[in-house]
Amino acid sequence: MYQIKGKEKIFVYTGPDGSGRKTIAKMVATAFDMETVISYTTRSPRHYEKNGEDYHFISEEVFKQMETNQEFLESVEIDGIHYGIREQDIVDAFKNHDYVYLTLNPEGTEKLKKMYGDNVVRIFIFADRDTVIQRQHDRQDPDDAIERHMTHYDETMSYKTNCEYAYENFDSPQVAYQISELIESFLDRNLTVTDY
Ligand SMILES: Nc1nc2c(ncn2[C@@H]2O[C@H](COP(=O)(O)OP(=O)(O)O)[C@@H](O)[C@H]2O)c(=O)[nH]1
Ligand SMILES: Nc1ncnc2c1ncn2[C@@H]1O[C@H](COP(=O)(O)OP(=O)(O)O)[C@@H](O)[C@H]1O
Repeated sequence: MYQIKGKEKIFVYTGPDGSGRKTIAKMVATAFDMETVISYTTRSPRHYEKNGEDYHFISEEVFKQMETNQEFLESVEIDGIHYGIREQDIVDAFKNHDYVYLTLNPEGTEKLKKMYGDNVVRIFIFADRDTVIQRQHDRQDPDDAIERHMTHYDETMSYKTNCEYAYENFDSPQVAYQISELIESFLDRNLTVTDY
């Protein structure tokens, strides 16, 4: 397991599918020297997704092989689809950045929290049921995927109170601004710790 160093932080965006986690995460990251790590998945890409940009799309066989080689820092199976974060990608991201961000489901978020404690900051992004359904339609998710996602809505929402921070995503620039202020506060804390 990667040994996280003092000021390194993993910001994990979690919450219901379609709530706007990736949108917000990208908006926030433009203002900071922070990088994301793309997951590997066994599902097929949607027409709006690109290999290496949204996910690394791989076969079941390759995923299994990577699991056998213990390449994943964290991996989950959701509705028969495998997702995982490759440990070496995290190592590489931390070579040039102190802050890395991920978008994970609550199960994966919890695993990372248990591994890295205070170095993992959980940011829960949410919206009401009708809004997340509408946004998934807007994103052109297939109906069966939307249905599948919504079966996890209530359980996912129950993870909100476990997270360090939670934001309802109604006005995305406003939420991105609030999270940027939050990340600023972590940068300030680092300065006070190291600048003496
Ligand atoms: N734990 C974990 N969750 C992931 C990983 N990659 C993606 N996810 C989450 O898995 C869920 C489903 O992924 P998504 O591609 O959005 O939708 P789906 O494949 O259509 O169900 C979302 O909540 C993602 O944030 C990963 O590597 N680990
Ligand atoms: N505040 C918002 N208002 C309206 N649409 C939004 C807002 N935030 C995100 N979206 C849109 O909703 C869809 C889902 O957002 P996305 O970031 O892909 O969600 P998640 O990563 O949580 O599954 C996308 O089409 C995105 O452009």
